[in-house]
Amino acid sequence: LLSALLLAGRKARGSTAAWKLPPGPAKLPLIGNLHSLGSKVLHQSLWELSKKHGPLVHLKLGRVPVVVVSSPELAKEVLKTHDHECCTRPSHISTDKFSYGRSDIALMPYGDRWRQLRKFCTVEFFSAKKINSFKGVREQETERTVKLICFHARQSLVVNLSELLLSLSCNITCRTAFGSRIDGGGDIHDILREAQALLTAFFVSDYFPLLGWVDALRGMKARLNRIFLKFDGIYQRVIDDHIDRMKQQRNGDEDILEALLRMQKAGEDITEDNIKGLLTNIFIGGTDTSSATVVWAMAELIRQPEMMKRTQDEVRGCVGSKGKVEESDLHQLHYLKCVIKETMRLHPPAPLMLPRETMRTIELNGCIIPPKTMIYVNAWAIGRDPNSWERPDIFNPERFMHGSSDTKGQDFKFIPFGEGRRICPGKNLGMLVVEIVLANLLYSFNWHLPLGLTKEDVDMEEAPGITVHRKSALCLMATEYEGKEE
Ligand code: HEM
Repeated sequence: LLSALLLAGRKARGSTAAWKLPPGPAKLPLIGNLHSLGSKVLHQSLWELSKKHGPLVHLKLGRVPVVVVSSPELAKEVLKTHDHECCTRPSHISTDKFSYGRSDIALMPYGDRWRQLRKFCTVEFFSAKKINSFKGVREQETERTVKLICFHARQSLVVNLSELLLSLSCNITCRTAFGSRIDGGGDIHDILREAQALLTAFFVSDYFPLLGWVDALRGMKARLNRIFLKFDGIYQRVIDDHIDRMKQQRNGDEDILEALLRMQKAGEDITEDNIKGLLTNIFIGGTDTSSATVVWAMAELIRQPEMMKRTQDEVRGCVGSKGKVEESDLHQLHYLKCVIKETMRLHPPAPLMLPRETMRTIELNGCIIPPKTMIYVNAWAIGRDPNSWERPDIFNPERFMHGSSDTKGQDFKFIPFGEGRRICPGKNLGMLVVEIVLANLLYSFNWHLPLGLTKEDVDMEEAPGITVHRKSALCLMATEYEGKEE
């Protein structure tokens, strides 16, 4: 009776008859396709559906219409041809909360205000000059981590790379954004982890707007509020400190928060919510993505000792005995850059990018997609598409050696940073962090599996999250490279 009523309602509005929707699994009344998602992590479930229904799949998640794109050709349609119609973001309970009601650039709806804020951030934070001004932070923090690993190596202790690299990128991000590390690293990791979990958690009200009370009953709203208040407390503390410090007119490089407060004081149209939302973008966008990439690269290399050696030979050959890799050395490290691209092909840190939403009706692959349809571009599936990549499951950095694809995503078969108006503005910064950290790890140490483990034991399972980490921590043994000066 219920489904007959729903169908009659839809017919009365003429909603389905007017659209030639893409194929997809059968929809159940009310829940639509929520049952079709299976138990795998979301990008893998969506990949399975695309294998069955084709590169353009239509789903209905509760009341939300969704289209999933899984081929480079269709990604190009969405991110280039129809970019102007697909460049806003959908609203979700958790992302709206963390972005201070979509006051940031990652989740703010497309429009004049977003364009203004994005332009401002591109100039103030992501310009080559600004990125270069934080070079010292990246090099010092990397050196500090290398020293920590030396300590482990000398004591023959296992190095938990997942933990150590998350700390490293968290410290780089905090010093870049706030000028200092945040005390109590453990706490901040827990907060980041909980935020990640909530950003991908299922909120009933995202799919059934009238059932918000269910989220309250399940305790989800309280959980979201709790972690939001922790973030907010940290931001407020650092903002207050900065305001005090700025009164003292100190000299030195300006961190991102200082730049924001200076612009606000100078009369720029930047609210406190904008500032906090942007800090969240930098914190969540910048920390997890870089550390996850380095960990995946190390996991791939430990399973392929000859590739590990080739990368180390390149780095050590270029750097010689000077003791560390500096950013000025990176342009010579061609093979290392291919290792990173190949890692991002198989393990894009943001496998579904950030979802987009249609603002107008568009035609894709002969289908008509209505406005307010959520679009997932499955970068993970595109990186494994057998029509684009020979033997896609094999980790082979060589495939990037002759410039066949780059992170500019021109052919849309390699799009770890997205494309179009919403392309990741932190792309150059993120790549730099990954390169300098990986190069130093490979320069300073020889890496082995803990005694008794073989490369077949290296588990490559993914954990759920907006950024994809390994399910289990990567724990390796390090010995110091003898060719470097003390
Ligand atoms: C390895 C590093 C990184 C990867 C793989 C990555 C990936 C992505 C992807 C896939 C998107 C969505 C793009 C789209 O919708 O087309 C994105 C957006 C974004 N990223 Fe990154 N990111 C990285 C590092 C960073 C860093 C370091 C920052 C800032 C410090 C950052 C800030 C942002 C912001 C603010 C957006 C939203 C842009 C908008 O909606 O206009 N990301 N990133």
